[in-house]
Amino acid sequence: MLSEAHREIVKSTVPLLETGGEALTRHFYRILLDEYPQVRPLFNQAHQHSGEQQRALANGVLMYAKHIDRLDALGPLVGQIVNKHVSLRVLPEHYPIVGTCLLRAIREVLGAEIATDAVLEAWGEAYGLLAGLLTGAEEQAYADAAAQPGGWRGARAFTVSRKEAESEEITSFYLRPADGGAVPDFVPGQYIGLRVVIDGTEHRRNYSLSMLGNGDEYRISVKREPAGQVSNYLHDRAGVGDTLELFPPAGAFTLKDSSRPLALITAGVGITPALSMLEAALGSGRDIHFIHYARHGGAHAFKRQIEDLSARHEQIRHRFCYSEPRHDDQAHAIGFVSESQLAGWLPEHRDIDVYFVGPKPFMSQVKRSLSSLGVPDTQCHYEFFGPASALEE
Ligand SMILES: NC(=O)C1=CN([C@@H]2O[C@H](COP(=O)(O)OP(=O)(O)OC[C@H]3O[C@@H](n4cnc5c(N)ncnc54)[C@H](O)[C@@H]3O)[C@@H](O)[C@H]2O)C=CC1
Repeated sequence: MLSEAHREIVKSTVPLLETGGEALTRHFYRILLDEYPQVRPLFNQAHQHSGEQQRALANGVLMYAKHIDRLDALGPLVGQIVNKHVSLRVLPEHYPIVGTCLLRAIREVLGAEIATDAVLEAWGEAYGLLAGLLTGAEEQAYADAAAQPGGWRGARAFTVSRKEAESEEITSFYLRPADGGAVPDFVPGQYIGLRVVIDGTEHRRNYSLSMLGNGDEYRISVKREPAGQVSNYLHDRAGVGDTLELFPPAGAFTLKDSSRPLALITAGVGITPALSMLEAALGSGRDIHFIHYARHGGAHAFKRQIEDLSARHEQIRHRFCYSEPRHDDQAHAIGFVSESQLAGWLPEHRDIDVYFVGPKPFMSQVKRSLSSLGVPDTQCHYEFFGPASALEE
């Protein structure tokens, strides 16, 4: 428990973090990644370049400082962070490194006059408390994953057993344990962590599991990103018979039990977690509205599979919309997602469960639309892939 005096000091730094949080975290990451190469694989360099990682950490630090009196008010943020950490295998020994860099960044960016010894001491204590909270929850998750039938802890070697193009830019990889053992089930919507060494450099990534568990293998479906080191490696160099290392499934964006109609609204490669959710929901008999947004037919993955499924299951209503259609493309609509379009495609009564995933501006638009259409907030679920951050209103 943090002392009253330390809590007050941490809270007094909130205005500084609100204005200067990003400068601080940019500096923090520079120190961390330059001086501690052992933690580099935990960070996707693309998120550093885009500034997303810095914004996410600045937001996390700010939320933490604001809620230091009542950490339970942080809501789902802690769970999201724990899941992301677990899937990348963050370990207790990483925390002191981050703590040292954070305190150094606070001192060097704010200056010794503002970041006095008392401020650093209070933040040191506060960080220690947070680190304890996270490492405890993460160890619990590691133990739970290992205790499941077929479960494991740490990296496990998997062999690529099949590789299938799903669109011009998305390819599926079927992965079987190299030890011939079973794999645990996962909750639809979860992702795995993948560890690869490319030309001597280790990288770790999360990929949504795009097929329901069958006890023997997992499937991930990866979009080739123009500058993506790992996605290009997987597309171009990882072939059938090759080995990849996986960390066990994790993730809190999961399909909850319910008998209400379900809407899965996805864009681009955001379709992947919705595929396992769709498969799982079929057995429940509930109505399913599968709504997908892609740039054009060439980028539209899993179209035939969803069409086949909806031809066989009356409960599925499948719609798709293209933002940059090619001349021979046929879609139910053209353009970006809009409130009026969703109003027409969702059931008239709004007592439905909605799960949505895609690029951030897409999700902001879906969130706003669902809110004005009267879908209860507690029934709207979404996830960012990448550093946790807030959907701007
Ligand atoms: N489990 C998860 O949380 C996962 C999340 N994702 C996320 O899904 C996103 C998918 O991106 P891409 O495949 O690259 O998409 P994309 O660039 O191919 O775009 C797909 C569609 O998104 C919509 N869209 C794009 N920009 C928009 C805007 N400004 N406003 C409204 N709609 C817009 C359009 O309808 C477009 O056709 C990524 O951000 C990725 O991080 C992907 C996989 C899993």
